[in-house]
Amino acid sequence: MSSNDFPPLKNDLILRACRGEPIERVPIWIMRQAGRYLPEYKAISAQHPFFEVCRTPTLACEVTLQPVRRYDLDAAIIFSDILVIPQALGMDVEMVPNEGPCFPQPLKVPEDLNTKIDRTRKASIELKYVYEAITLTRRTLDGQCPLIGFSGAPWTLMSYMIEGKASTTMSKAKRWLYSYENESHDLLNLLANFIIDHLVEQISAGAQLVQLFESHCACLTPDLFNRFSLPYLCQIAKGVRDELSKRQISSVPIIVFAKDAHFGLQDLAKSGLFDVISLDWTITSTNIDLLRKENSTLTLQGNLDPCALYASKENLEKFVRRMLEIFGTKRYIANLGHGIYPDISVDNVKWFIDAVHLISKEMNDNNTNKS
Ligand SMILES: Cc1c2[nH]c(c1CCC(=O)O)Cc1[nH]c(c(CCC(=O)O)c1C)Cc1[nH]c(c(CCC(=O)O)c1C)Cc1[nH]c(c(C)c1CCC(=O)O)C2
Repeated sequence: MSSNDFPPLKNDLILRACRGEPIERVPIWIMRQAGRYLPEYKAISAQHPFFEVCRTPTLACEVTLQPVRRYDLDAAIIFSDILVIPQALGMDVEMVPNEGPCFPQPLKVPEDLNTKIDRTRKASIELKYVYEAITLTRRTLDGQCPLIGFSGAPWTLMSYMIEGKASTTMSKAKRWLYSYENESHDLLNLLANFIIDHLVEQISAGAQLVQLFESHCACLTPDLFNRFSLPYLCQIAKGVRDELSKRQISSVPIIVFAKDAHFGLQDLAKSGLFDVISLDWTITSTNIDLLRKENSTLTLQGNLDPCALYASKENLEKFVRRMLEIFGTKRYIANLGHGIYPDISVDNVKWFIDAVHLISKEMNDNNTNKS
């Protein structure tokens, strides 16, 4: 698929922000915008189990469009999950309502890599339903805004595959990093190659940007991050670009979100492989200034505390203004510092989006008048 196969884009603000081009207002989308806090999503999920929605392109398309119908968002993100990859590799994953994901048979010992994972599986075959959902959604969006594709990153997927469910310490998965180093690299490499195919197929199906979610860095030491996360994030970004150029498909911006990897942000930036780095809410304004100063062609995304959406409208506007002052309006995509929570009021989401647009436009107009 090429852009000629789809309706022309009417709002390319986010793509311009990725390229460092002038924008009239700061673009915004919200991590986990398609989902749990929306009544129209709850109505669908009351009738269809989670992975059925993921696997049915018409339902995935509908859920992806719900937030962009309701709000003035500058991007849509395809409804899917990071855990479709372990599923595609042959592992069972259940989504337990109100609890989250559960692997009934997680990886326990290195021998499980030969019995619980099928290395012959291909993303292009197993995850065809994701690519069909992307093509359908891009057509149905009718150029309203760009469509984002995504994948979980290797360490985050590996940690789920070993822990079997959410964990605060990740001690079972970290045990592999310390005691089965070679087998850990084998698994991470296998995942990285699968993820490259998954992202390339999403782009080929119509995704106009992609985001890599490395959500589980909080439990890593800087050394573990440097050995078991960073190299694979880089391998994926490079692999995606190489494969796109081999297939003569135009490249798209790659966003990386390494949550809680404050120690790794400069290295991610210096790799030169990512167009956008997404920041969580713990990153200080000093660190943001430093990232800006040392990486002039990098776009930043983030990083409002998701809980700030519980604040009054007046206070939320103050937080948004402060965030825009810290990041500036150029090379910036407004977002939360992690996914939105299920109990956020739909009105507060609207205030957030509208405040980013209004305040950034006002700041931009003032700057233009001054110069
Ligand atoms: C770690 C992770 C997962 N999934 C994802 C991550 C990385 C981002 C992050 O760190 O939050 C990514 C994800 N999951 C989902 C999307 C869809 C697109 C979007 O709106 O951003 C995306 C981008 C749908 C979903 N994935 C899930 C839901 C909720 C299912 C429901 O309650 O109906 C949605 C809408 C379920 C899910 N899926 C996962 C968990 C831990 C859970 C349960 C907790 C939760 O509700 O978030 C794994």
